This record gives sequence, structure tokens and C-alpha cells, in this order.
Amino acid sequence: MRALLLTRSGGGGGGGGGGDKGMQYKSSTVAANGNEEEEELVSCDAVNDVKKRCWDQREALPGEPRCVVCGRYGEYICDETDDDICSLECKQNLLCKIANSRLPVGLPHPTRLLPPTITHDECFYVRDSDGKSKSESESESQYLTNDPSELLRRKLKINVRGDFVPAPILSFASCNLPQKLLQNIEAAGYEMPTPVQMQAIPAALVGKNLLVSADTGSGKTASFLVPIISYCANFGREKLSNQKKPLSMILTPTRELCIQVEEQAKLLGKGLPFKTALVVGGDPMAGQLHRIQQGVGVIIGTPGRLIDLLTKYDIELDGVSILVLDEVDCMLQRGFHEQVMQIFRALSRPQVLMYSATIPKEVEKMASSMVKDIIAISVGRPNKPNEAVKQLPIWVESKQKKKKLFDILMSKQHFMPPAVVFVGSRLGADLLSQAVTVTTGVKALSIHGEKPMKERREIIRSFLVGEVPVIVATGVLGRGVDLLGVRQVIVFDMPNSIKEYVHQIGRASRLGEEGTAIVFVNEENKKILPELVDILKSSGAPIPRELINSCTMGTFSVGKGQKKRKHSF
Ligand SMILES: Nc1ncnc2c1ncn2[C@@H]1O[C@H](COP(=O)(O)OP(=O)(O)OP(=O)(O)O)[C@@H](O)[C@H]1O
Repeated sequence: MRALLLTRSGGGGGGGGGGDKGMQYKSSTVAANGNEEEEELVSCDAVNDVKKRCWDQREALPGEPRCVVCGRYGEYICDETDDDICSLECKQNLLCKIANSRLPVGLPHPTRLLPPTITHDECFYVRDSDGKSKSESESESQYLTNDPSELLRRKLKINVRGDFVPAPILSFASCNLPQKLLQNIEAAGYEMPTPVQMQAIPAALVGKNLLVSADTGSGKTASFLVPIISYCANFGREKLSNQKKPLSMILTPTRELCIQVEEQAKLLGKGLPFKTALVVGGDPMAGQLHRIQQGVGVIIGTPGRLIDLLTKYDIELDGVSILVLDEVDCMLQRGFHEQVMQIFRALSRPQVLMYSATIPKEVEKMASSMVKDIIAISVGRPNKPNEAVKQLPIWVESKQKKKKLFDILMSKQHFMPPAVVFVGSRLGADLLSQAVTVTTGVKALSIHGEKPMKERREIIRSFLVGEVPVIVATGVLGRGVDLLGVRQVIVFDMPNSIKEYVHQIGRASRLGEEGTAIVFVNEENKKILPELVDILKSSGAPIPRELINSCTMGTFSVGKGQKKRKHSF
């Protein structure tokens, strides 16, 4: 069995994807029991098949060396550490981990998402001359356990499940990302990674399949965009323009979310060999096809339009190495499931990154049956509303809801524009937005799936720049859309599931900024009330007397598969 020993003949750094031109490899034959039989120096060209990504490496057989990072077949030896390693990707991660443990003091301010108990000292520690860290010697028991990564995870409420989970990173710079990408991250104002980014980025960079759940507004988008852009940048401009096959794909449930993800991708990928193609309904298909045919780093699309495109035109998808399912619970359930699976089957075993603020057990099972070796990452309280959103449930009979809304919008004390009002139907959105404008004088526009794409874009723009203080929306704005500046959400019609509720009220806060969700409830929401009460209780929100009475009056049948239960207060 052949094994390659990685030795650098020049140039520093840590492998870094495709840039292995300056490398020489010692080639040696290693018997299955790991004994070295022969060793020779071969040039880089002779070992073009060196595995770039962890995913390309096979599982280790009994007795074979295992990669110290991921546990796959340790085909190579990292020249800088002498460790068994399976690919350039894992080498990069190993070096990144080592660099991380040597980071200097001087942490950018912790973001609002870091718990106040996290101090700089706990994140970074300085090695003194004998190799022991200061904090190690001063307060070993308090700050540093044998596993600082674990301590950090506990502090940040990061839970991980799975094998060979890379250590969380504390700065974007510790990940061997392309320099230009680091500059773009800085230019975007991201001083340090948010907790979900700290764990998900290094895990994605080593090629792991991920199932990630973290609060709404906690920075999940960048946690999959950064690894994708890094991968594409390392893939190389020339290779991409020759190959003309897409390298990665991001699927989301709504056009709005796709547009926003593409905008963020462009921002972070600026100046890099990284092109995007937006594949959503409402935009002409010819233009989308043309873009893809030029060779793109990422296709960002909704499943329906993508399938349409793939069935009509011959698009080679075997270059897609990373697939992201954003809002995965939505993507693997109900209407989207079959379409997503159809697309997944058309790809050749990509790395799969799945994200949502709400991931129920059945979705976890589906994800595990799609891909093996998943790392599950959850940050904070899974499936619960963002703690930064103050929930104010109000018991309002259906006939009174409009008046109550008008009262709020006309009250200087209670109306905090820009605000999003969520309703249950397209017609309802149109009618209510007109009524708001006419009755209160506050300009309101509606947004829903029936409106043309161009109009939807324009409405969101005018809302975000402050020309329109109120948007009345259906679920199209409920998931994932980053409405910066919005601090008030009014749930006029309670959605059918608590998951959607969690996503909708999540629009009121980004990155831990405080927001408010006013929620109208009444008997008509009977099915969802017990779960809502649980959520409100766990969030410490006030619960209206009528809601309590309504729940204690009888036993509600709750969601499928759940036991019937009584609520007592
Ligand atoms: N490291 C960071 N530092 C500062 N701002 C960040 C950082 N990462 C992301 N952001 C910003 O935080 C906001 C929320 O991020 P994002 O939309 O990715 O949240 P999310 O977790 O995907 O939320 P949702 O579940 O609602 O989709 C965005 O405006 C984004 O630009």
C-alpha cells in the first residue's frame, strides 16, 4: 500500500487546498501493518492524486494509520508535526489548531453573543518560556482543563456530537483562510466569529458533514459561506474557468433568502475567484443558465427553480463538492423534501452542511440517513426563541385584532418602526396593509409569494432604507431573512407551528440586539397554545390569564407523535 509523506521543499503555511505546487512528497510504501518498506522522493506532479479534501479519503482499515484530525486513513504524514494525516484539508486544520493554541493576547471585544463570564484570559493564553501558559500556571483549575476546547464550548454553550470534532476557533485569522477573504470579513465588520461560527467554520473546513442549530440572527449564514468561499478560492481561478462546473450549491426555501445569501456571498467573496449564480423563480432562466455555464463557485437557489433548470438543460453537477441546506427543517419536510432529495441524488457525494434555528428529531434522523459521519453542533437552547426577543402575548379575539394592531401602530409608546407584521394569507397581507395605511396613516406595504420578484425586492429595499415603516408579510419573510434594523415583530396571525413562530419572532433581533415580539393569540390557535405556553414559560415571558385559563380548561391534542398532556399552572 502506498503512503505519501508530506514534506515542503519551500514556502510556509499549511497546505491550503490546491496550492501544492511548491511541495515535494516523499513516497513510501507502507505495509498494511504500518511498517515502512521503502522511501523515495517524488515530485509534486507525480503525486497529483494527493487527497485534497478529507471527504475524498477512505475509511481506515484495522491496523492502518489513522488521521489525527478525522480518523480516516492516515495516508500522509504532516511534515510539520509528524502526525498521520489523510489529506491537505486535515493538515490545514491540524496546523490551524496548533496556530490557534499559540495565538497572542489581544482579543477583539467579545460580541454580545459571548456570555459575560467569558473573559479574554479564558479565550487566549500566553505561552511563557517553559511552554506553560500563564493562566495554566496561575489558575489551572479555574480556566484550563486538559481540554481547553471543551471548556470554551461549555462557556459558549456550544454542544457537539460526532467524531473528531475540530477545536473551536477564536479568530477568523486562525483558520488559514485566504488573505483576501480575511480582509473581506474584516471589511464586513466581523471582528470575531460568533459562537456558531467558531465551531462550524473549522469543522466545515476539514470537510465534515454538519447539522447545525443555533438561534435566529446568530450568524449561521457566514458560517457556511466562509468555508465555501475558502474552498472556491483555493480551487483557483484558472481551473474554475476551464472546468466550468459549479463547485458548490446552497438551497434555501425562499427567493428572499436566496437573494440575501447571494448578497452576503458577494460581499465576502469580493476580489476572489468566486462567482455566484442566483437560481430563483421570477428571474429569467436564460440568464441564470448562462451564468452557470461560465463556471461559478456557488449556485444559490430554491429547489423548485433549480429542478426546473436541471431538467431542461444539461448542467454538469459532478463538480459540486459542498451542498448547503439552509433552513434544513423546512427543506427536508413537507413540500421540499422530494425536490431536495432529487437534487442531492444528482450530486456525487458532496460534503453536506445543514442549518436551522429549529431542528426537530425527525429531521435529525433524515439528515443522518442522507449522509454519514455527521457532526451535530447546537448553540444555546435548541429549538427555543432567541432570548434577546422579548415576547409579549396578548389575548385578542379575532374580530378585535385589527383594532388592536391600529392602536399599537398609533401609539408613540408601543410602535417601534420599522416593524414586521406577520399574517397567515396573501390576501390577508394585502388587505391588512391597505387598512393600516388608510386607518393609521402609517405607510404599510404587503409582501408575499404572489408578488413579482422585482416588486418584492423593491418593497424590501424601501423598508430597509426607512421609506416604509411597516411591512405586512406572510411566511416568505419568516425564515432566515436578515432584516437589519427591525426590532419589532407583530404576530397578527399565529402560524401553524411553534417552529415557524420561533423563526418569525427571530426577525426582531440580530446578533443579540434586543427586540420585541407582540403576539396575538386566541381560541382559534387552540392547537398550538400548549406548546406556546411552554415556550413562553421557558422564556420567562408574561402569560395572559385567558391563555392560562384556556389551557387549563381541557386537554389539547398536540402535534402528531406527541403525547396528549394537560397543563396545570
Ligand atoms: N462575526 C460576525 N460579526 C458581526 N456581525 C456578524 C457576524 N456574523 C454575522 N454577522 C451579521 O449578523 C447578522 C445575522 O446573521 P445571519 O443572518 O447569518 O443570522 P442567522 O443565524 O442565519 O439568522 P436566521 O436564523 O434568522 O437566518 C447579519 O447581519 C450578519 O451580517
